[in-house]
Amino acid sequence: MKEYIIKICGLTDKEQAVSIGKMGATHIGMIYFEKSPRHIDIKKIAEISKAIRGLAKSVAVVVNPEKETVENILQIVDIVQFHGDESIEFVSLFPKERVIKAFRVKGEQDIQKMKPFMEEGYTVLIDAYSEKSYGGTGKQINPKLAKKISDIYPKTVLSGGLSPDNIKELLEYVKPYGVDASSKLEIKPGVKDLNRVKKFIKMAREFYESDN
Ligand SMILES: O=C(O)c1ccccc1NCC(=O)[C@H](O)[C@H](O)COP(=O)(O)O
Repeated sequence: MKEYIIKICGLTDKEQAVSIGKMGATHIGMIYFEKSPRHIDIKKIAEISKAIRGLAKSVAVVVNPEKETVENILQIVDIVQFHGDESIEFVSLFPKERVIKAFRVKGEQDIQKMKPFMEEGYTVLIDAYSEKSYGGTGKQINPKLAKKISDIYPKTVLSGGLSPDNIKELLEYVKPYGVDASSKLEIKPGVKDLNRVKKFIKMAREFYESDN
């Protein structure tokens, strides 16, 4: 069976996370970064992670964390997503299959930074660069650049401003291994519009389950 990732990120509510798991998301992300409007504490992450077990993989998103923080988080979620400037030396302290490494991409020069992670076979998520925030900005990556990265590296997850309005076209053009979306599926930070989420997941599944 074909492997792919459909990740919905920035969940703060258990009931919403369970509904999204039932809609067919493969991964559900929660933000553990105090500066984010979607930040939730460890207790809440554990509660949501437990509730979605068997439905979708739980992912905790962190930004430049301490080693102990990651060790604690990996006790309660399936995967940790490093969304800051973490080095390959730091990331490789943790099991590869339990890691997503995110990169905020400005231009082609950023591909160089991804190379060590690609050579080691990590799942790489590409997000748009913003000066103001590490993620969840709704900003899009230049599709040509996203395609170039996805063509170079088969385990690329496309992120940044994805929604039911652009997902079909971007999937057909970039053909990434996975997709990740957050703010364009929200009513307000941390609260998803479940109709939009459903539409997004359906469109992504149609792509991945067809002979694209
Ligand atoms: O979502 C956040 O608030 C956030 C804050 C700090 C680091 C990462 C964050 N989100 C990570 C994600 O995986 C988002 O889904 C990704 O940035 C795409 O967001 P969007 O452009 O809003 O779809």
